[in-house]
Amino acid sequence: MSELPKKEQLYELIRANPFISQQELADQMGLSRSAVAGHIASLIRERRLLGRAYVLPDERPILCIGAANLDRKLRTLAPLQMGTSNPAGASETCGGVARNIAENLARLGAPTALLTALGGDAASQALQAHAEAAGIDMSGSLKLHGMASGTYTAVLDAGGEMVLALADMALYEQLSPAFLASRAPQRSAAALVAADLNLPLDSVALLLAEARSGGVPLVIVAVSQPKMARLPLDLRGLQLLILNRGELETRAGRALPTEADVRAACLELQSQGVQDIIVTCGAAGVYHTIPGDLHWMPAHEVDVVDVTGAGDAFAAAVCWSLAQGDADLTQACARGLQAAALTLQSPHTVSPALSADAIASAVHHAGQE
Ligand SMILES: Nc1ncnc2c1ncn2[C@@H]1O[C@H](COP(=O)(O)OP(=O)(O)O)[C@@H](O)[C@H]1O
Ligand SMILES: O=c1[nH]cc([C@@H]2O[C@H](COP(=O)(O)O)[C@@H](O)[C@H]2O)c(=O)[nH]1
Repeated sequence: MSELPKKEQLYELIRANPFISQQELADQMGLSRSAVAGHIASLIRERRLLGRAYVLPDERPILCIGAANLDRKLRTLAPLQMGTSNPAGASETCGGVARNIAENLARLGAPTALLTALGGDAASQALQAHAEAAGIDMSGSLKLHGMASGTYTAVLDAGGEMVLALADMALYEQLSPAFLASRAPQRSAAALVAADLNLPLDSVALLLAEARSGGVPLVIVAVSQPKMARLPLDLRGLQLLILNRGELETRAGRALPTEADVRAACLELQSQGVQDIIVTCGAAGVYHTIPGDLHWMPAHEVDVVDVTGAGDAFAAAVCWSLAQGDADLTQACARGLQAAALTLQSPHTVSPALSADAIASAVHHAGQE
């Protein structure tokens, strides 16, 4: 009689984390390991479980950890006037840095998983359905039924320039070290972890500590200048930090107007433990570190339709390149610049034109500049 609820609880735990061990299930449910084994055998007989989630090395996913937001854009129809009601056009899309990266990776054909927090509202359901339709494994994500999804609301003026944006992302405080610990098996099965700085500081510190002790390679992608406060001081263990110039200035605590200033700031960060850094500089291009120095790569010249998501497409293509075992950062940035250019020419946050073939056509001029 009492067996059914326990079995269902166990099933939900396995659905949330297909990599969970029998011992972890036993500990979390207060059952003996043999009782857990019995329930699992019964679920397998019922074909509700098809086997354990072991994966072969070449199928290891890239795991993105961070935000999946509902993005709202409001664009005024005439020059913006403060302190009054402005006629505007509104649009809504799926966003969030980690989610955007995951969708780009899925379009590139990489096995991709996303660890995020979703609420119980219609927006959360839409975010989950959209991600699953793109082929992103959402099974490890946290469901918080009483909460609303994260939202990002940007006000653009009539020319399309962002006037201000508001980030309501309290939900991601729940992506705590304890939550990440509960997803340790899924994380350790990944080819690469790409985490955004929507995560709480302690959670970022946990990912760094694990990467430091020989875990999965870790890439951190910055989100905004205020959220640079979530990047720990100790960066040992971090393979790559991707951030824009303004975010680097926030970390350095000073303006960085010249290349020499950017180089000095990158060397400081490397002395704090990060192996490599990519500094994106908008329409101009990107710097990436090489031993003791920086390498500059200009951005593609394109007719910009919408800048949203260009930085995330860049980061995704870089992670994709690294996860294929190609450690060449110049090559990774060439792929990133190509992905960003495709995104800029699309009104969508993630360009439908993105594919592995579209990136493969990116030529890299390493050593010729
Ligand atoms: N106006 C633009 N023209 C050409 N490329 C751009 C433009 N804006 C962004 N990019 C591309 O997108 C990348 C990321 O943009 P950037 O503004 O530096 O970061 P973020 O959007 O993450 O703040 C750049 O490195 C560049 O390749
Ligand atoms: O604090 C945050 N602000 C903004 C984002 C996300 O960043 C993307 C916009 O980035 P950009 O305009 O820089 O491309 C949006 O999808 C938005 O949801 C985020 O994850 N966290």
